[in-house]
Amino acid sequence: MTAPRFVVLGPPGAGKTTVGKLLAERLGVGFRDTDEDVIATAGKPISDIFLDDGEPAFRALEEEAVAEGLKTHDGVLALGGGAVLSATTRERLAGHAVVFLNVGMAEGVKRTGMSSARPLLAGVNPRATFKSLLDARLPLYREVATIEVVTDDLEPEQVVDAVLRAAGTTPPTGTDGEQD
Ligand SMILES: Nc1ncnc2c1ncn2[C@@H]1O[C@H](COP(=O)(O)OP(=O)(O)OP(=O)(O)O)[C@@H](O)[C@H]1O
Ligand SMILES: O=C(O)C1=C[C@@H](O)[C@@H](O)[C@H](O)C1
Ligand SMILES: [Mg+2]
Repeated sequence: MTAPRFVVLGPPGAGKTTVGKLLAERLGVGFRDTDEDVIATAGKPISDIFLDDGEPAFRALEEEAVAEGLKTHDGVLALGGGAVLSATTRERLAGHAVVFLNVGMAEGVKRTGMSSARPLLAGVNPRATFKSLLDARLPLYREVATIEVVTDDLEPEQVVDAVLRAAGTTPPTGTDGEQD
């Protein structure tokens, strides 16, 4: 049976895409991002899906994209930040190697900026939105995660090192050796 080597999740700006790609490179496997799969299926950007069709329509597409990725992708699979809101998705994640990239409000808002590409954070007060999003989702990320890495003070390559260390895999290259 095919299963991703790692599933990567966490709030917007946690680095799922950035770190997921680096992790895949390090392991010599493919990278897939369910946000990209949803964009391809819908034929339009996520912000347009939210605007034209509403969040529930986006979540339904996302649930399908995650199910498909878990069944067919054997590399690193990054999920959208809100994928864990689906109880069905949380059940489907059981038994997988799931990496929760955590990031606090200040750093998360700094990394995501005011980008309209993230419709949930595009309102007037991204800090408050980010905080309520974190409060609601932290228990859900932790429910499914087998590994948690706090990324606030780490460069993306260091996050990869931390993931591989936590998974019991010695990082083949990266920043570890240079720092100690
Ligand atoms: N550990 C890190 N240190 C500094 N900057 C980072 C780190 N991880 C990611 N970034 C930067 O933060 C921004 C958001 O990263 P990224 O797009 O990978 O987040 P994401 O978790 O995929 O977000 P989304 O849920 O919106 O898809 C990018 O500009 C990226 O370069
Ligand atoms: O945190 C969220 O709910 C989201 C995160 C992004 O990855 C996208 O999936 C979308 O913008 C929604
Ligand atoms: Mg992303």
